[in-house]
Amino acid sequence: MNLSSIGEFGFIKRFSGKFDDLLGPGSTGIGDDCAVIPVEGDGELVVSTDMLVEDVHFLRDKISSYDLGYKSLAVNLSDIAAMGGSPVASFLSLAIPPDLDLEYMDCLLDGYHDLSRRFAVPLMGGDTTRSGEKLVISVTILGKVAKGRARLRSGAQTGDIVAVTGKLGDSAAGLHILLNSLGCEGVNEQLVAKHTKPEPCVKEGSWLATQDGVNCMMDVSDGIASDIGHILNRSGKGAVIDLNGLPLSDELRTFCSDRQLDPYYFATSGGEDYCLLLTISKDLFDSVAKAYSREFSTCLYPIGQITDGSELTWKKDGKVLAKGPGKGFSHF
Ligand SMILES: Nc1ncnc2c1ncn2[C@@H]1O[C@H](COP(=O)(O)OP(=O)(O)OP(=O)(O)O)[C@@H](O)[C@H]1O
Ligand SMILES: Cc1ncc(C[n+]2csc(CCOP(=O)(O)O)c2C)c(N)n1
Ligand SMILES: [Mg+2]
Repeated sequence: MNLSSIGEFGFIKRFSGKFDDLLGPGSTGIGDDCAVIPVEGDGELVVSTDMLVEDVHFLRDKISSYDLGYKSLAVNLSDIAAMGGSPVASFLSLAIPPDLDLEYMDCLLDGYHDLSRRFAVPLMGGDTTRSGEKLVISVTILGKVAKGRARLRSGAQTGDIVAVTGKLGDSAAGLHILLNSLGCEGVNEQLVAKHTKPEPCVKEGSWLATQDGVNCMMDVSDGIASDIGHILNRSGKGAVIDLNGLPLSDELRTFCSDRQLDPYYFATSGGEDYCLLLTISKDLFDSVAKAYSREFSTCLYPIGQITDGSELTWKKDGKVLAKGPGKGFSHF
């Protein structure tokens, strides 16, 4: 048997439960965007780690080393944002092919440093080794959140409105442009930038975690088609998602209609959007959404509703399109 027969999450499931009895009281282990570790006082520590592997997460000749450094930290900050946390420190481990230019790595660290400065999060350690041929970047990130305020994937309640904090699919279209060596001007350039330099929703996540009614959050890394499945599994719920509600950028619509591509494929299955996917109690949705717009001058986009049971239903134009989790990015 190989990994592709059970997939990335099937593999993790084989061993994750074995560690549950070692977890301390109040801790959340494997299965959320970050682990949650209670600490003395009124806070909790949130911790995550994410790798970027050459030719799996990036092609070295399609992303500048500055952007690669920036993105390596951004995708980790996004997991802190998903818990409603504020970043405290990062650790950077690098496996570097020996023939890589020093200037390349200097620029990578510049990108990493610039984003670190924006969120005032110091790099506090890491590890440096030689690799065979491929560059591997692994970041561990620590954050803090007020006790009981971390938003878990298990918190969705029946009737909650499912929402996202940003447009979906731009990053995946940007990757499509890079992989197919399409020209990189105008609309294409904007889509590629969404892929190479994602903006983590750190301020949005920590604000949302202070709001009553925000029951559950995660970040969108594999695409909502599979990411929503994690919320439903952990919460023991179902959902109806309405494709007509998905926020699609004008750039994505133009790009797809010019090439007869399906924008909904990019928006649901492409991944690497790094916006937040959350559920908010129905009664409080309007007030949270209004306050969110005032705070961030942008919308919370409602895309569906949590239901009893465990079924996931996809609707479009008032009709049922499909049932069950859709395909998102999977490593195996
Ligand atoms: N090798 C591993 N050992 C222990 N836990 C793991 C391992 N790989 C993944 N996990 C855990 O499994 C869960 C799902 O992992 P995954 O990498 O998909 O996280 P994610 O937040 O959903 O995605 P992303 O890393 O893209 O943000 C997380 O809680 C993660 O910590
Ligand atoms: C060359 C190349 N091919 C494919 C992709 C797409 N991709 C890679 S990992 C991932 C999900 C998030 O990663 P993880 O789950 O490891 O955090 C996605 C959508 C890419 N970025 N570069
Ligand atoms: Mg995540």
